[in-house]
Amino acid sequence: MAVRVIEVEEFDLVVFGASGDLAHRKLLPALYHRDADGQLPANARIICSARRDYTDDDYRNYAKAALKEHVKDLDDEHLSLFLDRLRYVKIDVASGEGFDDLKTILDERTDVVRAFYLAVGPDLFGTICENLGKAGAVNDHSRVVIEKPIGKDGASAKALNETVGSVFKEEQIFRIDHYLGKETVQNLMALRFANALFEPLWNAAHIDHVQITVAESLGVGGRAGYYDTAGALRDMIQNHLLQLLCLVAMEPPESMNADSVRDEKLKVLKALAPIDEHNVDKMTVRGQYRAGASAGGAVPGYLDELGNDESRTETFVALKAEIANWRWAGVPFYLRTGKRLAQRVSEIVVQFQPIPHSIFDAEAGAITANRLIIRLQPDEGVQMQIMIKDPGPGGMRLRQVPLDMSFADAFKVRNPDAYERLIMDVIRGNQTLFMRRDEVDAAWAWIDPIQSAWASSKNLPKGYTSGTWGPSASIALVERDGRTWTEDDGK
Ligand SMILES: NC(=O)C1=CN([C@@H]2O[C@H](COP(=O)(O)OP(=O)(O)OC[C@H]3O[C@@H](n4cnc5c(N)ncnc54)[C@H](OP(=O)(O)O)[C@@H]3O)[C@@H](O)[C@H]2O)C=CC1
Ligand SMILES: O=C1O[C@H](COP(=O)(O)O)[C@@H](O)[C@H](O)[C@H]1O
Repeated sequence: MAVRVIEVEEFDLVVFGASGDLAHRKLLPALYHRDADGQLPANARIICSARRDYTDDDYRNYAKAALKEHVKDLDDEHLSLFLDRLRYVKIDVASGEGFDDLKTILDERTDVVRAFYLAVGPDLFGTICENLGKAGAVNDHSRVVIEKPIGKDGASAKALNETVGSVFKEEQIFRIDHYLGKETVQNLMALRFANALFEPLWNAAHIDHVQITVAESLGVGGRAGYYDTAGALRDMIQNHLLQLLCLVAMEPPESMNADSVRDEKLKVLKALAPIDEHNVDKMTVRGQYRAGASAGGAVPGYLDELGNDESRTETFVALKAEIANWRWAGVPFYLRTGKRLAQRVSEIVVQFQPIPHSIFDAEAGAITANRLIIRLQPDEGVQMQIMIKDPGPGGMRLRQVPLDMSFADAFKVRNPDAYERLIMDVIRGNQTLFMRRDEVDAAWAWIDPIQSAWASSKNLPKGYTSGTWGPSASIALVERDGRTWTEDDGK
């Protein structure tokens, strides 16, 4: 099946932090793929910057190595066309040195989209914006992309948003949450709003509970320094998992227009029932991985990797969120994320209510309630679990089977990485899949009391062995409600 490509207008994309991990693993490969698929206009330029003393050619060699490592089907002809688009400018954003050189390059053309991607540590976001403003590099065609984390709490997010907002207008600011660019996440909206089937059932009368799991098998690796200041609640729940929760729980927006979608997500965030020092122990579980084993052999614990025995930073969180509105009253949303878990898997499970009455006798066997599983990664797809009769003349015996739709089988095309879609949306000026400032504020308003309740609690994160599903208290969190995490119920 051919991939549909929507051409974007001419642009200059400036990548700050172009020698970092994100640029290496995600941004350069995403831009290469968009170019190879014919989406980039002939004169699109990608201006890369960092502190190191590179020439254009040095950076092209660096980018070539990154692409060789991270792109499977690299094509030599496309590669050399792509590398020709790259320029390099040395900038120390902290001292401000180099912004004039950048401005000189940008001023070669002033009528094209001018996007600044801030792939640097969050402490530099404000400084870069201020320096861009001072250098006169921001014009009406400009956009800025801010990576997460946006602050470490509500107050710091507000301060950052104010600094960025003093240089860029809200419609020029793209707060990226790469989960929103994942194909299956966008498919969640298609599933809900392009099918008549689900909407009548999408409420507390028919749904028992929802589980959202983002499990990683890797540890913190080279990002331990950043991670220890964040932890799983700030790193994953505040943004990715809450955004997924919003997409599951929001009312149908009036259209796919950015503000219509974001207005509905905001209402969900505001309706989240508070978790604070009064209920934090009942509603949340935090853990920290200990030494264990993975497929590759023995792995160290978090504290060993960090080189600090004192850290209380959580590498795992499970929590029970409640949405206080008519649609979702009494329907728990169990959220769970962690590092060094048993498996890398991200999925949303919508567990429907059991049937109200069975007409079958005991011989037919147990009737399992329907379940919709939206698998984000790996093996993207959607599965509906339903009951059918076992084939054959053996009487009425019931069995649960999956109605399965695997994207890899259904569409024989490469599944684009989230960053491909999101970077192109920035150039197109489409903010639908980006967070608005009030969403970020509302998410922090819910997260901050959890964080401070943990900080003042005597309880430490519970240790869990690497390669497991987290502390046993996470199992207890759902079992107390008579439920189980999907991988534990053998269905
Ligand atoms: N890596 C990931 O998977 C993800 C990262 N993010 C976010 O993306 C951002 C970048 O992360 P990541 O790539 O991992 O970080 P890295 O530490 O790997 O890279 C940081 C980059 O910033 C540059 N840099 C540092 N200080 C300066 C300075 N004073 N002036 C100019 N450039 C500077 C470094 O270049 P040099 O030292 O050569 O100057 C390097 O290119 C962060 O905000 C992170 O939270 C978000 C989601 C996932
Ligand atoms: O934003 C982040 O996401 C990654 C997980 O992203 P995925 O697309 O690989 O699922 C996580 O590892 C990282 O800690 C976090 O900052």
